Amino acid sequence: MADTTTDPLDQARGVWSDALALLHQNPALSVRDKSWLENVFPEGMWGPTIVLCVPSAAAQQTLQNELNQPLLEALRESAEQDIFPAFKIAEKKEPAQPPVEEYPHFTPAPHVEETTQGQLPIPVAMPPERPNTFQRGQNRPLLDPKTHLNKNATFDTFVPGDSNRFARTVALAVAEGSGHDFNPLCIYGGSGLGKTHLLNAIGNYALVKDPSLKVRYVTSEEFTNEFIEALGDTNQNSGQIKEFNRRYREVDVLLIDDIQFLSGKDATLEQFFHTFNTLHQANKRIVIASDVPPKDLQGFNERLISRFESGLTVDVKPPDLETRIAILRMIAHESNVQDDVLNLIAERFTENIRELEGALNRVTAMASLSGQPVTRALAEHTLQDFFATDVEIKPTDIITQVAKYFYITFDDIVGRSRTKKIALARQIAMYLVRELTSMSLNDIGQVFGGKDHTTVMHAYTRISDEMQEKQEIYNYVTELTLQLKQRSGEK
Ligand SMILES: Nc1ncnc2c1ncn2[C@@H]1O[C@H](COP(=O)(O)OP(=O)(O)OP(=O)(O)O)[C@@H](O)[C@H]1O
Repeated sequence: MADTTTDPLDQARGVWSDALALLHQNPALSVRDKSWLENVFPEGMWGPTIVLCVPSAAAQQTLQNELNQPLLEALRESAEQDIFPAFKIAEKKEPAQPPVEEYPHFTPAPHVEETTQGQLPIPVAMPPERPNTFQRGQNRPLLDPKTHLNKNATFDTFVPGDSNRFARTVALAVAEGSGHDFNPLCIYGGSGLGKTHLLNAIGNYALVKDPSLKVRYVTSEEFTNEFIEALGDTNQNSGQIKEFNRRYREVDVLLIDDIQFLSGKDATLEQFFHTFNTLHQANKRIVIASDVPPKDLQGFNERLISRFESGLTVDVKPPDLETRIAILRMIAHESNVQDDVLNLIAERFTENIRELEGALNRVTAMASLSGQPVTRALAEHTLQDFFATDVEIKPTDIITQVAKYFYITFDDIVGRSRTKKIALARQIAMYLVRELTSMSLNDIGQVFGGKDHTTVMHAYTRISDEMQEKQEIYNYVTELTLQLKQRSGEK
């Protein structure tokens, strides 16, 4: 250790950053072990004691007990003397930090074995992907036409917590190209818990690291539709099938979302099986997201399930209160929303991060339109009616209600007319279906007469934004939501 400063914090930082790098390079530690090192940061160093802040009691126990030996060794090597850690449970003050700059982990030294196997050595220096600030809209979809990746869904905008830490860690390893043992990586969990976000983060990160990679994000529905389109009349269109195969079998990183929707689509499953095998045999990275673990996928044959299970399966769970608050804090960073408001929202919306975001959106929209500050009382008032019931609302009910509200027909909404009034009603209906049901973007597109998922996403983003600026849009959405909640409550 070259650091000669006497400032306790500087000294601790120097020792810890080297120790951390050593720990991440330690081949005896598993990825799960390394995940406990996330969000550990030094507070200071006094004599031979370094005070390390850890995010949870579980992290402290693991570091103290299971990882004590490697930790002591890494500290000794870094400081060139015996250093003893003391732990303190504390949160990091600044917004989510990217792991890339602080911890160059999962970047294996380009050792001989790997290069002799014909793999490219992985560059050690990583270009930072972190935006300067987190602000409203940072999580909004910004789709790349080539890769279909949402450029805003990165590891930097993904807040880690106990519910998703392991998934995030292995996702990062796959993105860095060091997760060779996790192929395929299957991420499963309930709606709105960050699976799509992680898939996109992997793709974005992999491309930052190596822009020459062919990365493709696709939902299983898009895969199905493209396959059916390519099939056409098989004889006449064999060129199209070739093109389809080329599109999918030549990728370096395939990210396939909502795989459960391939259930029962036998021809597409067969096609996917061959795509999977081709990529897997060529050591290309495959990441799959679904709502259930592979073994519970209905309508998938055993050979495909066993291939999925040959990699690594990880889950994402509903985030705990601290993580929910951290997510809200990140989204609301620039809007100066007080902690008591964030706490209120985080306490009320526990199962789905999309709903959490939606609630914050409603509150800030109400405040900006009424020219009031975002207070707890305002948040209470705004949220009391909207999310009071848990009744299921059908997308067709939403379309019917919106049509009635705007004095147009159901067919107008699911049709193609672009007149101003119909286009607005359609976008509001799409927004409401996205917010009040757990349907995927693709499914919503289907209900609206086979529209593309990007159209749905665009509608959702536009209405969310306009609610912040235009009183009338806010009122439409508010009134319609209340009507729908009341109607379904009466049923
Ligand atoms: N840990 C997190 N940090 C920040 N934002 C998150 C996190 N997890 C999820 N989100 C955000 O929550 C929203 C929903 O997440 P996402 O779409 O990835 O969920 P999902 O699990 O794929 O849901 P579904 O199964 O319904 O498609 C997105 O806006 C996403 O960016």
